[in-house]
Amino acid sequence: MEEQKKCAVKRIGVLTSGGDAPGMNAAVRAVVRTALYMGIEVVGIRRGWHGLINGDMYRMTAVDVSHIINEGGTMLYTARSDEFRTKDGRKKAYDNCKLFGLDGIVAIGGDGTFAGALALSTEYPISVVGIPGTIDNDIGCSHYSIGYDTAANTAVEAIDKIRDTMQSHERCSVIEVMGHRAGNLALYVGIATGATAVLIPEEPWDFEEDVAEKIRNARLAGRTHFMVIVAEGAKRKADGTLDNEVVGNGTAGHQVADLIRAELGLDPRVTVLGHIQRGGSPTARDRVTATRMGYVAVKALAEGKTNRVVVRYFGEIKDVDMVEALKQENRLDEEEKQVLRAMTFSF
Ligand SMILES: Nc1ncnc2c1ncn2[C@@H]1O[C@H](COP(=O)(O)OP(=O)(O)O)[C@@H](O)[C@H]1O
Ligand SMILES: O=P(O)(O)OC[C@H]1O[C@](O)(COP(=O)(O)O)[C@@H](O)[C@@H]1O
Ligand SMILES: [Mg+2]
Repeated sequence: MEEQKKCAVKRIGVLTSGGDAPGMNAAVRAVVRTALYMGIEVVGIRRGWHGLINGDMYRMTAVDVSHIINEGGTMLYTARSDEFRTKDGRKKAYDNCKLFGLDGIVAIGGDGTFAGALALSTEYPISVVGIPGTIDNDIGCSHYSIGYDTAANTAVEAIDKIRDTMQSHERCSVIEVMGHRAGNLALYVGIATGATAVLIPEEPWDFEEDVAEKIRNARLAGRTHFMVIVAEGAKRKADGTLDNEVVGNGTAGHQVADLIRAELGLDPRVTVLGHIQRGGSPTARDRVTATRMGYVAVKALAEGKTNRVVVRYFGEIKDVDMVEALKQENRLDEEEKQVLRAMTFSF
């Protein structure tokens, strides 16, 4: 078979890095199975770049990846490595690439993971391919990143439950979803749950315009429960300037709730969905996307390519240049923004 022809690439490594995302396991599985299918050996690198620096690696077989397509998290563990940001750290990592005989690495993670891969391949002769895996869906070069669909569905399921009790008690609810720098998840989940208002990091919010007015109008239209979705990195606009104070660890939602209490006299309940959004069995969409991306990543390495990122471009899964890919900033879906504006407008 054409794809199984002998190629110069004999052994590749695979790692997961940055925040974990449901579907990472499916991607690891696809990398391993595709490589073995093509006659390439696979080395699993534990704990992302940290594991490459420390030689925390082992040869993987098809058995290692059986029964993981349905599992959340990552069987390879994940980590954030400050040492890899240094030249010394990357030198140690490359020494291990040589020791373990790696011709290439598939790095599954976010933009930081890709920046690390590019730094390594720029300094040393090692091929790298990235696969987008983050629940934030904030990889500018790709229309989709693994884990987003599962995280969104987890959030929607939880928010629907919160709505039941809010509706019964005629209460206001503030729900904080993940996204320290990206509002993609909040926007999407806001549309799916019929939120009263949605606050995102990209657009600093004004209490009167973005929250109070929407709740007030909803009340005037007869509604007695309100659902405000806040991305964890959403910041308040202060006197026309930005409030630069970093809002994280659950404080964004509480900040909004405090204002609702003080200004509107309601008694809001805050729910921080937190890491629950990162866990759970991946949806069919995440499993299939991860599998297709893993396949394309190994194929790219087998064809002798380097510095590539596997992306979803509309319906297509393909590999693109990593340098160009990293230049592309995350964008929010303009149409989703317009739709949300229409849906949260009160008549
Ligand atoms: N500019 C960089 N140079 C080298 N390594 C980097 C760089 N940026 C990120 N990394 C490595 O990638 C890891 C994951 O990046 P991070 O931004 O935390 O997550 P994500 O990949 O999900 O965006 C970091 O802990 C670091 O080891
Ligand atoms: O795992 P931690 O350190 O709690 O990180 C939380 C952050 O990780 C994410 O889930 C994913 O972010 P990254 O892609 O940058 O890793 C964010 O939504 C969230 O703000
Ligand atoms: Mg990131």
